[in-house]
Amino acid sequence: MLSFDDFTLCAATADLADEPAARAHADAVEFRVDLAADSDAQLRDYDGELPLLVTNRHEGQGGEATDDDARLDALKTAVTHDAVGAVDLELDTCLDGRGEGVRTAAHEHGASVVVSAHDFDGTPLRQDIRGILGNALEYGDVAKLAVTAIERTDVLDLITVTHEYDVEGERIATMAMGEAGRHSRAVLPVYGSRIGYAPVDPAEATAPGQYDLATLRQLVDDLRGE
Ligand SMILES: O=C1C[C@@](O)(C(=O)O)C[C@@H](O)[C@@H]1O
Repeated sequence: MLSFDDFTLCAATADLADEPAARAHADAVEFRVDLAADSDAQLRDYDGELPLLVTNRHEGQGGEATDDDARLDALKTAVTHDAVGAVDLELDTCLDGRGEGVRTAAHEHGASVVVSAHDFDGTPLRQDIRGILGNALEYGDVAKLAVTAIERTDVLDLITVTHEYDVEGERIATMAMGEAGRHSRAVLPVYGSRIGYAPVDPAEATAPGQYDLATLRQLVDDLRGE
């Protein structure tokens, strides 16, 4: 199981053959099933060392999965694999009840549930950031919010709310996408964000503004004094 008790750096990829290259810097691999070719076979054949966080993102939240039943079935199957330590489920999928089967399957198989929300247009007001993360905590072991920073200062409210939840003992993962939010990926873990995402190959970024894996590891470790 991935507990996310401490900061966990995920190498985000659609190709599990990347895992050996990720080992030097990552704590886990985020397997983007929605971007992957033949994800079932990749999972079945996976014999890497790093635990997997499995994501099958639908189009409304920035992914490429189109058939919602098939998407959720793939997640239910994925959590039966021993290497899968966590599954990502969108907050909207939880709110409309469709994610219930995946949550149950995850917990039956000892996998954590990361409940995520993405805002690709901007950064919500501080009380709304708190509200979204609070809703996600109702369903998940970890609540994750990725916003879009238009100005560098958009990150300030995200830092404050992340810090507040961390002090309250909640597991929260936050990041600001986009160039103006890039520094947030290094800074938010200092204030308690539990998950970071970075591609092994910078050309294969899974979100705008990501650092490459080695750079994010270095920055986070330096800033956290590790
Ligand atoms: O939800 C997230 C966060 C993310 O969008 C990011 O901004 O790093 C990257 C995605 O791969 C992951 O599923």
